[in-house]
Amino acid sequence: MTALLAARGLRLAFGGVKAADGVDLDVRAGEHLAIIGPNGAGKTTFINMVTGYLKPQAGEIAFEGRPILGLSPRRIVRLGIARSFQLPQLFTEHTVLQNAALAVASRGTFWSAIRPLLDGAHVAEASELLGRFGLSDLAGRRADALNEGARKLADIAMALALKPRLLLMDEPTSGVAASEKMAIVETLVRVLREAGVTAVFVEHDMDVVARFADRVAVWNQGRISALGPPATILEDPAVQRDVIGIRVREGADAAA
Ligand SMILES: Nc1ncnc2c1ncn2[C@@H]1O[C@H](COP(=O)(O)OP(=O)(O)OP(=O)(O)O)[C@@H](O)[C@H]1O
Repeated sequence: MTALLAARGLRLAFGGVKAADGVDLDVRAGEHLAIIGPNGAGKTTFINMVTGYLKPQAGEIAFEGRPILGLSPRRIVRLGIARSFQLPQLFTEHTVLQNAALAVASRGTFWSAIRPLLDGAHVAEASELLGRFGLSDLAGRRADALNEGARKLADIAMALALKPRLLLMDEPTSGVAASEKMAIVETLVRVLREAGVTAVFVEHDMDVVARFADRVAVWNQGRISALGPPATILEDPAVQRDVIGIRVREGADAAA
């Protein structure tokens, strides 16, 4: 079976820092793949390379069997790959519904994108999309008045408005209060599964990874050091030492 996304031999160094040092990864259609690893391991760099924000110095990336390296981020979106960022990219002075309508409109031509709020079809689609994310009650609220969990969901709803087949998410739960984290992820996973969207997400919370990932890829110094189902990977002593141990220590330091 052809992988939905196939990355081969990706290399990218910033000076002496090897952010990608020979990354090979197949993402299977329909799966939810978690990327874990210590700070600076190259996780965001991978997302940036797949989405056209960074160009590797060597390697290949194919989406549905078609090479995408060197294409612009906008072109890559049009082929069916969307992303969300660690910090949500919302227009803060606009309402949640206006943000979603803008995202729906951005699928169209330049002209439809600059007058999206006049178009009832965009608003209707945006409204339906927000409903799927449980955000209908917040549709009229300004984006800067949302709590972090709702802001993250709204940001991901905007990415989904682009109708991707693959969605890459950089730390979808970072900054979300522990008490609401699982509910946010449950909503997110339900919507993605219903839409049949393949997902790759960078995640530091191992409870989220254990519960929602089909497979886990471990990043270490620009390379994938382990890849497999969560039950295997999260029990791997090297992963516990190099990745999970670091998180536990950081938590302890923060609490001290
Ligand atoms: N545009 C850039 N210019 C210079 N160095 C960069 C750039 N982007 C990333 N790096 C460096 O490359 C390395 C990998 O960074 P990256 O952001 O991919 O790590 P990460 O695994 O996502 O880390 P974190 O978990 O902290 O987000 C880091 O040392 C980082 O400082």
